[in-house]
Amino acid sequence: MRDLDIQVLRLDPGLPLPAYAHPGDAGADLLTAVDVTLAPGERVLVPTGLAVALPEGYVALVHPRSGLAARHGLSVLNTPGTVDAGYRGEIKVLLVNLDPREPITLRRGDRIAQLVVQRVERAAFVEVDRLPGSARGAGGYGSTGGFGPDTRPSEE
Ligand SMILES: O=c1ccn([C@H]2C[C@H](O)[C@@H](COP(=O)(O)OP(=O)(O)OP(=O)(O)O)O2)c(=O)[nH]1
Repeated sequence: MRDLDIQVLRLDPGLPLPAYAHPGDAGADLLTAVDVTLAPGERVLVPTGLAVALPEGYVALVHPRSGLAARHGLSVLNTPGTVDAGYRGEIKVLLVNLDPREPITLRRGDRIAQLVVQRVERAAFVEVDRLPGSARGAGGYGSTGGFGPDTRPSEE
């Protein structure tokens, strides 16, 4: 499979291009361009030093890294962040420290998030008077139960 070419402008030439850690990885690592400390509960918009020109019909999604989330409580507040194909500004990551007690210190060059590039459809929103039926219908928000059979709502 041939990789999709994406033009990248390094606003901070001291940092490397985004890269996949392993073959088959969906997300390329994003690095922080600055040193930053997040107090418990604090959010910070962190620059990555990168701007991209995505081809039309693609989006780049900013996802948290699971290891940082599990070990430190570090996440992306607006996960996944949406980088539109027409956006030419710096990619930034809205980090949040969800640990209730410990601050998190990041150094310039640390991997903070991952960028997943995907195709997207552009929708034409067509108004109708009635929607076609489906097996699910209007059921949602837990209509099929909770964690298992024991947690099903009693009214079912
Ligand atoms: O995690 C993110 C999310 C967004 N962006 C940039 C790229 C995106 O194309 C732009 C706008 O994002 P979004 O549409 O989510 O923001 P908005 O709050 O709706 O702002 P706008 O009114 O500018 O669309 O901000 C980032 O750099 N990182």
